[in-house]
Amino acid sequence: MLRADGPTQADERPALRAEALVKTHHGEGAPAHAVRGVDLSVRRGEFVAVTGPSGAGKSTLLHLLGGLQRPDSGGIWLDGECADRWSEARWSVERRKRIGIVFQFFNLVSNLSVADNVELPALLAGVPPKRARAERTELLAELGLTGKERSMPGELSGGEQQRVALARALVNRPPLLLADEPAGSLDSKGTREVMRLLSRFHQRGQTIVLVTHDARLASAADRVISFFDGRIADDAELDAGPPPRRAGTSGVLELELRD
Ligand SMILES: Nc1ncnc2c1ncn2[C@@H]1O[C@H](COP(=O)(O)OP(=O)(O)OP(=O)(O)O)[C@@H](O)[C@H]1O
Repeated sequence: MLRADGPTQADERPALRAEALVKTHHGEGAPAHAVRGVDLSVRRGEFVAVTGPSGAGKSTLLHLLGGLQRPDSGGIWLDGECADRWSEARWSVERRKRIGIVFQFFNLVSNLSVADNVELPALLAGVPPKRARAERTELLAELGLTGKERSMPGELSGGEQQRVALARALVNRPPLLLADEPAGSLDSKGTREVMRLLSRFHQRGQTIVLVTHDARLASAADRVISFFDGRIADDAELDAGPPPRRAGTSGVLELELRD
């Protein structure tokens, strides 16, 4: 694995860039102009919160950035690589390897145990089972879910399911995490745990784009984007914390899970 000792061109490329993104949903009613021309650049290791009223288009933006929906126009670059022509299959591979996604609705596999739900993306990505198990154990412990490994998703509370979904999104240590309301159904203790986990991953160099209504979660970010009516209404850097640790240049962050 490559490891950069000083700034390189690769490091300077934004982890994520979007240019003139447009997406209109055509449902039953009038077309919904969810994203109306968004330019966005997210640096490696940056933690960006996207806030805004319900219906502003935040989730749609996140879906576009993760390749779950296609823009009507505009472009997306990941680590400087243009994703416009990527097939669905290619996006799936990238989501397995370098983009962790956690949704508002947990999307856990209902007939798999908690352990299997978390390990599955690692195994699909070719991680040896022993390592997948170790990652899973550690993440579940960090999220306060030790002892729930054998439970099925339906036996967990909403908050617990949400944390399992977060563990699953993080198990491959993706350099980029896209999170849509990851603490949406958590109480304040659960929200604090998620916040701590996101902050810890951020400090280790992970790039995070977080959609949230929760001001506490947003306050953990380096930068807060206010989204309104399909556009970026405001884009503000928050007070900078300590710089994130260096990341490798191979597209895989060299994170150490233990502090
Ligand atoms: N699949 C879809 N089909 C039709 N309209 C959609 C679809 N998805 C979203 N929309 C509409 O697009 C607009 C933006 O929705 P989006 O979910 O992106 O907003 P949001 O800011 O994430 O809202 P919330 O905070 O409530 O989750 C809304 O008017 C919504 O009704």
